[in-house]
This record gives sequence, C-alpha cells and structure tokens, in this order.
Amino acid sequence: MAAVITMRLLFLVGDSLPIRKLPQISRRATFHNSIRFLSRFDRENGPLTVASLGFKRESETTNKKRTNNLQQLDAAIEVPKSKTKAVRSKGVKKDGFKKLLNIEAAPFATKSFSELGFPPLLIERLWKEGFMVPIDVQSTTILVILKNHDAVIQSYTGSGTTLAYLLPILSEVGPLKKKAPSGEEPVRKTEIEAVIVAPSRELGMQIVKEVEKLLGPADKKLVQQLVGGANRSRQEEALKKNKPAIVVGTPGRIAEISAAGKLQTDGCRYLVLDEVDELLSLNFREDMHRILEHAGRKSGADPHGTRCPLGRRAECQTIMVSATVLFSDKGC
Ligand SMILES: Nc1ncnc2c1ncn2[C@@H]1O[C@H](COP(=O)(O)OP(=O)(O)OP(=O)(O)O)[C@@H](O)[C@H]1O
Repeated sequence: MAAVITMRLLFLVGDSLPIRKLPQISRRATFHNSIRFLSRFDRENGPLTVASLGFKRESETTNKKRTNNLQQLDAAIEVPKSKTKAVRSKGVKKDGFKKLLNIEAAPFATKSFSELGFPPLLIERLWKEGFMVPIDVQSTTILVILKNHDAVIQSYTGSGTTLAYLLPILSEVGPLKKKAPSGEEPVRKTEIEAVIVAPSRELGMQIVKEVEKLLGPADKKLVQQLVGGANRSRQEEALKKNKPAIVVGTPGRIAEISAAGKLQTDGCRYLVLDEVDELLSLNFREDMHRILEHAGRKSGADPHGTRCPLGRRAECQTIMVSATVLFSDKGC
C-alpha cells in the first residue's frame, strides 16, 4: 500500500517534473525507500497505520469543522503561493510532500457539475436527485480524483464526502460513464472496477443506497453490498449472476468472500477506504491486509511470481476518507 502510494507519487512527480524541482527528488526517493522498509516491518510486526501507508503527520490541529481539507498526495499540481493558504503554516515540515489547501482558496474549485466534465447522463441523474451543484468538499476533491491522483479526504461527517468520491468513480465506471471519444457505447466490463470498504454495516448500506440511487432501478444491480450480518451465500450468488462493477462492504465480509475465491478484485481501478482511521485499527488488521494485497493487483504483476504487499497497483487509485484527524502523535 505504502509503495503504491509512494510509487504513484513518484510517478506523477516524474511525469511533470520541472527542473527547479530536482533537489526535491532525492528527498522523495529516500522517503520512498524508507516506506518500503516500514511496510514490510508493519506487516509482520505491527498494526496498519496511516503513517505506515505513507502519510507523514501533518502539523495542523485546527478545529475539525474547519478542516475541510483535501490532502493531496501529489506535488504535480503546482499551486501558486498567493492562492493557497496552509491551515497552519507554522511547523509544517519543509520536506513534507503533502500540500494542505485551504478549501476556499483552492484554485481548482468548481461551481457546477458540468464544469467537472461529467457525462450528461450522470449530471441528469444528479439533478433528478436534487443535487444541482457540487458542495465544497466535492468541488475540491472531484477534480483531483479525476486526474488519477490518490487522495486523502479529511472532512467532517455529513459534509458530502460520499458523493465526493462516488461521482468521479461513476463517471468512469458503469452505465453512467463517459463515452469514448469516438462516440461508441462503452463496452460493459465484467470485472469489479471499484471496491469501497466501510467499517460498519450501516455505513456500507448507506453508500450502497447512494450508488443505487444514481444508477437508477435498471442498473442498480451493478453495485453489490458485501456487508457482514447479511446472507453470505446470497451475496456470492449476486456476485456471480450480476457481475457488479462496484462492491461496497465491510472488511470481514469482503475478505471472507475473497478468501473463498468468490470475489476477484485484482482488476479494480478504485479502492476507497471510508473512515480509514477505523479501518486501520487492530480489529480489522488481518482483513484489511487481505483486501490491500489483492485490490488492483493483476496476477503476474509481481515479476517474482509471488504476491508481494509492495507489488504494483499501477492502475488502482486509493482514496481514503476520514472525519477525524488522521495524523495524531501516536498514529492512527
Ligand atoms: N451536491 C449536493 N447538493 C445537495 N445535497 C448534497 C450534495 N451532496 C451531498 N448532499 C447531501 O448532503 C448530505 C450529507 O452527505 P453525505 O451523507 O454524503 O455526507 P458524508 O460526509 O458522506 O456523511 P457520513 O460521514 O455520514 O458518511 C446527504 O443528505 C446528501 O444527500
């Protein structure tokens, strides 16, 4: 996981690297190496932590209600200093590679769903559901996800984070997605393209309802709930019969069905960890390891033929959501 995030980061930095950034590369590369080590260490000896996933503790400790920030894992989007305002600049580590953007000053905030380039059908569904314009957290987050960046969304409960990650996914996955430039109807994939993990059955079902609402009655089977406490064989049947594009579930049930060989997530393009601080707690450790090991890892990605936790997840974006401060002194 750490490697994925840092690899993606290095990728992006490498992709759009201005010469003046060269001195920063070695720092990032060093960090990348040290994360490799940490990740192996954690897997064998310690719990999963946000820090071990590659995120350094941010020094901001502002009021939760005000920390509606997207912590972007990529330095490729250069933000002019005049337009950004760190939530608290004092003490921010100079070598930290996260940029903390003040949401009001975010230069890429949008005012309408069409500005985001969403497909007309998705916009139509949004309007039908009464979602006329993106709210703050959505304006800021959606473009970052659409640009294929991994992201951590830290925002208070009820601020609209569910749609902030669902909409970019639905614009790329399933029946509402953009048409190919040639105008051809998108080919229906039969593999799972997005895995959304939530720590509780209630949250999982809430997310499923949001997706179903937007997909509409004809296509609602393209999302499958895999929450604990529900009938497992029915879930497995539905996976087989409906070939959903999106699964939403709790760690235990997802890991269980995956271990039984009834759920293939190797080809997934999006991995969302909602309430990530909870998901990384010891309670879910084993299940989360299984999910992280498999999601987005096509077999054969590892040249040595074994599943390596640091193996490539080149095409899979990781999006983490938390309402609480992720980077506590003790780690999460
Ligand atoms: N663009 C929008 N326009 C109007 N209402 C919206 C919009 N986006 C989300 N909402 C509404 O805001 C409310 C809160 O959204 P949501 O449940 O996604 O928040 P959340 O941060 O994910 O909450 P939770 O932490 O409970 O998961 C919901 O009733 C949702 O329908």
